[in-house]
Amino acid sequence: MTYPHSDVNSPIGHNLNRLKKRKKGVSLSIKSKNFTLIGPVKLIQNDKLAFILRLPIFDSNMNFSGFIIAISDINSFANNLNFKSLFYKVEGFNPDGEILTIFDNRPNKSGDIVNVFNVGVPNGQLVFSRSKIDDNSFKLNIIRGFLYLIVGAFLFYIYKREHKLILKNRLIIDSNNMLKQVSFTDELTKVANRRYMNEKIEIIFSADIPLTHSLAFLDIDHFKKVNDTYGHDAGDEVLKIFADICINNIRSTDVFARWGGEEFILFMDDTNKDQAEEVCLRILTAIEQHPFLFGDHTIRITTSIGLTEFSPPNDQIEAVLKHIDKALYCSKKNGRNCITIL
Ligand SMILES: Nc1nc2c(ncn2[C@@H]2O[C@H](COP(=O)(O)OP(=O)(O)OP(=O)(O)O)[C@@H](O)[C@H]2O)c(=O)[nH]1
Repeated sequence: MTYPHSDVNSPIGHNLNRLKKRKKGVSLSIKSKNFTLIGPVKLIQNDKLAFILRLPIFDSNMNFSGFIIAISDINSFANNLNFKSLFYKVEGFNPDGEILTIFDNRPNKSGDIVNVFNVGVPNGQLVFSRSKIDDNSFKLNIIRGFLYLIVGAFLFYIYKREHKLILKNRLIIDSNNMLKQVSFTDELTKVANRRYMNEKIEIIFSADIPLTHSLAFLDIDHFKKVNDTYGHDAGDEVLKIFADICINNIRSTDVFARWGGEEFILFMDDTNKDQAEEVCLRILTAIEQHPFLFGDHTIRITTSIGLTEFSPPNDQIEAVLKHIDKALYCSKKNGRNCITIL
């Protein structure tokens, strides 16, 4: 994306991490979480000299997610420094390890430098040097102040522009995260939904890591009776508490999702069927013992569970889902409130 938008601007899309020459500046920026002023450098786009300001951006977990990049117009910047009676050179030292000339109007380019002073910029430095000897120090101090002012104004301008872009970018990232969160969350129980579980299962089955995982299919027993006896709102409340109890009995690496209606699926990462049975038994007992309160009523429920273990890539998704469905059916057939392992 380029900003401001224009027909002649387009991103060149190179990967900064892959450019060896840029690696130092890139990692400095990410490490310091501060912007880095690079330059002057020749632009890949048009061979013109420019200052490049890179601002690292991070997501809400502070993971690096890319750079916002501002590019200056050095020609107009340099022309603003053009004092007719003074001959001087401005060089930039940047974290990529390069020193390049920004501006040089000295008639004798190889002549002796008589004054040098530095201006620090984020993660870098600018060097100003003068070669004419007959200027008085008062004039030099004015120039020095003027140059500081220009660099300051330049940085301020870029900072303001970057700040606007950061806010815009944060807004986009936040709303993307929110949309993602919403599209993967079950509205009633606030646990993951079927879409999320399907994606998770697909990722697990496509991973080429020889681990054994377990998948459990949980179904609340006689749930229709809850709705019929206490009403749909009571049923909703039971579903919410049921999901909370399950979440509280699993590890953070496991995934618990509402599959639909009163059916839930539990994925247990790196867990064989014996370990998974313990988890399921814990859930089964917690549900059985929990008094589900709704108004003046205490509702007692139980759950049936079908369980299986699998090891991608040997096992196929469809077969595993069929297995837990069959196992759940056996639990229902065997009187409910029990676990069947297939
Ligand atoms: N309150 C509420 N009920 C739901 C929701 N989704 C599905 N149901 C109800 O869940 C009930 C499921 O009933 P059944 O499939 O017959 O299963 P069951 O009564 O639990 O019987 P078994 O599974 O055989 O033990 C139906 O009455 C659905 O209307 C929901 O979001 N909220």
